[in-house]
Amino acid sequence: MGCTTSIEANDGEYHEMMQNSQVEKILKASKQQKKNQVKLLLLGAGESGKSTVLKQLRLLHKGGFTEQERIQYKNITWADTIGSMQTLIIQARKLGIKLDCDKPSSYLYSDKQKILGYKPLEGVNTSAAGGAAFLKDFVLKYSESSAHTRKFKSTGKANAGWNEEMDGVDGELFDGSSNATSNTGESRGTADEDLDSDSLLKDYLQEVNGSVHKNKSHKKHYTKLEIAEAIGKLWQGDEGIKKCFSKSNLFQIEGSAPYFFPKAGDYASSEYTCTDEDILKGRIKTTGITETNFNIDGIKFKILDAGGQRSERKKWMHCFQDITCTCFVLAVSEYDQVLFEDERVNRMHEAIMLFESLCNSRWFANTPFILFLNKVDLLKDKVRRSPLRKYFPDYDGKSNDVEDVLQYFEKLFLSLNHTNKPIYVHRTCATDSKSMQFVLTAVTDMLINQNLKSSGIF
Ligand SMILES: Nc1nc2c(ncn2[C@@H]2O[C@H](COP(=O)(O)OP(=O)(O)OP(=O)(O)O)[C@@H](O)[C@H]2O)c(=O)[nH]1
Ligand SMILES: [Mg+2]
Repeated sequence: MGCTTSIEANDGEYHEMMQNSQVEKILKASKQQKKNQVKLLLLGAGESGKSTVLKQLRLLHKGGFTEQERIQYKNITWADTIGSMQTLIIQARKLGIKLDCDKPSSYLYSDKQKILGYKPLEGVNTSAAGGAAFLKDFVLKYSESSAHTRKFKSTGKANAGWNEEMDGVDGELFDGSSNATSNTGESRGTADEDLDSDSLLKDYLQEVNGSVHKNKSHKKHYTKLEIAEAIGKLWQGDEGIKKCFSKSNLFQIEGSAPYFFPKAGDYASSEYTCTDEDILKGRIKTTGITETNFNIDGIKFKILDAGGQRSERKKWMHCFQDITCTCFVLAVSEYDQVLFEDERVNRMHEAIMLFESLCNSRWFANTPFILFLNKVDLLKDKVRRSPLRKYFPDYDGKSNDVEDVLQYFEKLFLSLNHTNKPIYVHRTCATDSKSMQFVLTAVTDMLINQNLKSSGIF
């Protein structure tokens, strides 16, 4: 008995020793692995361009997009093209902008009728577009009830949307499988979780039908190509539509709509395959956090792309551990726009709150930051028609000078850093592959050097 006990005790110790040495080995291996790994976190408010930056990295280092993605974007962009043109027609009425196509004598009148009478979802392969997630996003974007709810629920206050005390949410946000792009997060949190997609969808279709003139002609069924042609004509021929777009800071619309409209015929054609540019300009809101793995110059890069809308930010803390570098993407052109999820809050005010809270958070006390002043192309256009001083009264640069405006925002954001960590600033147009190639190569080179230094190789 004693003997048995003694043998058992020795056995136990032996197993414990073996286990300890195995644990040590695993820890050592994981430490080594971490040394050879760069973990880059993309953060920023909704629509700032984080996923577009990731798309550029995929084009550079992962061979681009799959056939399935090209089909998905074609379906989504077709729906967005129609949704955006219907939005412009409806918003023009609200803003009192005269449209040529509203005059029954106009050659564009019947085109407008066709567009308003068309149900965007009819011509979409919804499962290829993303199924339930696509439908939910679509009604959130285009139904009036959703817009009312978002306005009604407005806090009127800029908000970082996450905080140090937050415990995060339950469940896994992404499966960590290597070399996979995964996105299993569910959107939850603010106004959108209170909206029932089915009833919104019904409301939305009623709204669209309700806007149609009581003329029986709208009952006629039009082909996708006929609708595409009507969209092209309205965009090209109706000055009121363009004028309405120039005031699109007052409502929500896809920023890439001017790119989509002349290409509507492509998205309508069964033969067309989406180009890389179509995908870069297209938009699918990120829910949860996606993880994409790259191998760049022998170093493993793990890029985490987080959904930036308020409801998504509650999940951010799940991935704040062991970050090599945080890249904050700021849509610098959006200083005169309000948030999608809270229509009384200025997008730039929100980004300022967000950046300040992240930059000075204990999570990132020693984590270098990269700041992308993104959407510079749109800013160039914006400063000419929308004076920055109206939104930022302390701006004392020249009223339509892009360089002055960029310097102002750069200085403002750098002043929010109350730590000693460096912040590297780049001016970007995330949809432009050529310029992004330079920026992203500079960023990955810097991160590789930093990784080598911290692992003691240099
Ligand atoms: N013109 C222009 N459009 C841009 C630029 N960067 C991004 N976009 C467009 O802006 C839209 C939103 O970009 P996303 O990359 O989806 O934004 P995001 O930050 O990932 O948004 P969330 O997933 O909601 O957090 C897309 O239609 C992009 O094509 C830019 O520099 N210039
Ligand atoms: Mg995204």
